[in-house]
Amino acid sequence: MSVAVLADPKIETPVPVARPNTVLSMQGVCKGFGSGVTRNEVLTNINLNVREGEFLAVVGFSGSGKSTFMKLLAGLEKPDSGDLLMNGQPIIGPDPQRGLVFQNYSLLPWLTVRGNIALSVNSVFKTWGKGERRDHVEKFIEMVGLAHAAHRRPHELSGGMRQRVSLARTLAMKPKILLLDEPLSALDAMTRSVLQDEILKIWEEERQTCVMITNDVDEAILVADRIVPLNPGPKASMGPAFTVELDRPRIAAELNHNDKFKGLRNAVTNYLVAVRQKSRDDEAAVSQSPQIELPDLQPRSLTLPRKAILNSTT
Ligand SMILES: Nc1ncnc2c1ncn2[C@@H]1O[C@H](COP(=O)(O)OP(=O)(O)OP(=O)(O)O)[C@@H](O)[C@H]1O
Repeated sequence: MSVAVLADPKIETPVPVARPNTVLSMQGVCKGFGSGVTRNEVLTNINLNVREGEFLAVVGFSGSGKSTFMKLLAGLEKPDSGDLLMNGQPIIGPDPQRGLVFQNYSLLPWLTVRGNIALSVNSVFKTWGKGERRDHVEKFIEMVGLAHAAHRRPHELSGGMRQRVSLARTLAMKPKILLLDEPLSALDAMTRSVLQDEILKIWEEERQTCVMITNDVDEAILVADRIVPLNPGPKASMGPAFTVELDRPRIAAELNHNDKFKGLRNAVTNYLVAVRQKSRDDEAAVSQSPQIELPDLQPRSLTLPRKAILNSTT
């Protein structure tokens, strides 16, 4: 596939040195699973600084290690080597300051929309009065447009509604950093576009630092200040960062006619297509090179009776 680059988007190489306003920092981070011959090196030498208030999108192909990357940031996985810091302090486990929204909503099935959100609010804001907590829960139910469904349980909701509850539940905990792991990937195009607008609106109001994983380049350009590709694994590494120089607020329908948008989309897509091709070529080269020498054996006919095979001398 060849795609013309219409504009010349600014490309910057990842800077391994943390800047003063860096809130999240990964320096030389490596992560793999298993041991011995079954060892799978997933991420290699990941260097990334996320600035305060920045919306960063990480794009990559399926299986490249995006969720592993996000679990490291969330503190759900530990790096094998390298430094993983939040405000200069090592990330050693999950923390309500880093709120994670998964692609599968993980709501408690026996609680209503209100109950699911209240559970998180009550666990984080223990010192608040009952009324204050209740108002806070209602504010976030309203924010994601679910006031009419606040009494329903997850099985009575559509996929898009469940995803909203999941988003509201995380936002209501007021995390300093919002980690979104493909939060919209399971949704249809219409619902996805509505929720993209909602995430953007909330982010523009709150200006939390936000890291979002997505496999959709258009979505990344719509929401992000910077886009960082995750090169295909195994041993996935970070590609060069693409700065999104588009004014906000951004309207998805208008962006399609914007030359800067089209140029950036082509540049990111071209990059991803090129690294995937290289990865496939590398894989093919490895599989073509003879690694195992097979013994020189003659096959025996299985049509012979069993006894004949056993007595055969050839
Ligand atoms: N806990 C684990 N134990 C062993 N292997 C794992 C574990 N978690 C992830 N992996 C492996 O790491 C690789 C990357 O997985 P990961 O889920 O991070 O990719 P991804 O880019 O998020 O994929 P997708 O887009 O399909 O969700 C895969 O080969 C997966 O099998």
